[in-house]
Amino acid sequence: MPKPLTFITGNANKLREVKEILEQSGISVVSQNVDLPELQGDPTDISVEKCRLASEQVDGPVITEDTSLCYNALHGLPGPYIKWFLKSLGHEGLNRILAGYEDKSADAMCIFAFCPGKGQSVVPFVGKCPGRIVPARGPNTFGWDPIFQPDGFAETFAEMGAATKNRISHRSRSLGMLREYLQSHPELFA
Ligand SMILES: O=P(O)(O)OP(=O)(O)OP(=O)(O)OC[C@H]1O[C@@H](n2cnc3c(O)ncnc32)[C@H](O)[C@@H]1O
Ligand SMILES: [Mg+2]
Repeated sequence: MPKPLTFITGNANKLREVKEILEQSGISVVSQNVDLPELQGDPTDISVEKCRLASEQVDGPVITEDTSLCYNALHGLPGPYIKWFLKSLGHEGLNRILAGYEDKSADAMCIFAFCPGKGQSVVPFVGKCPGRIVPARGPNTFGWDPIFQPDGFAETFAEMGAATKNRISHRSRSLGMLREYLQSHPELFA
């Protein structure tokens, strides 16, 4: 049996989706809530540094995750700052900041980062789901799900079932890459 991966997050919804997705492939996940500082700047740099800090606090292989919502009209912003934009502006404000732009398209982006142990290098996995920002529809359960409608679907993330979201989401794409990496490097968490 491989060791469980420790997922450092304070977000219960993220943890639920990660367990739903990874446990299908027999990878077990335990979680720990360590409040880690998050750098500012490029989303991949933020993720790698966050995971490095996490690896110093946990014994064994660790994963962290960062989610960004990148508006194309705003050249990728709010991006990694979406948590604070959502908190301050709400769903309505997140629509209103696009009022001056025709282009409502956005990428949901998730970056898992994996570190096999203290002092070892961190590997990031970038998963994207293209879509657009719409007025809120569906249950207000998880973050900005009600205002994100993925391309090719008539429903927002909040309106679609968990199974559909998990099949196409930014998070499942990033986790797919992480899973392949772990399966081809079993020695890293054996
Ligand atoms: O402890 P960590 O893992 O950092 O959890 P967090 O809640 O601080 O999360 P982030 O720093 O990645 O900030 C991302 C923001 O986007 C929200 N979010 C993340 N994934 C989402 C998803 O799949 N759908 C909707 N909202 C999401 C989340 O609730 C935050 O407000
Ligand atoms: Mg966070």
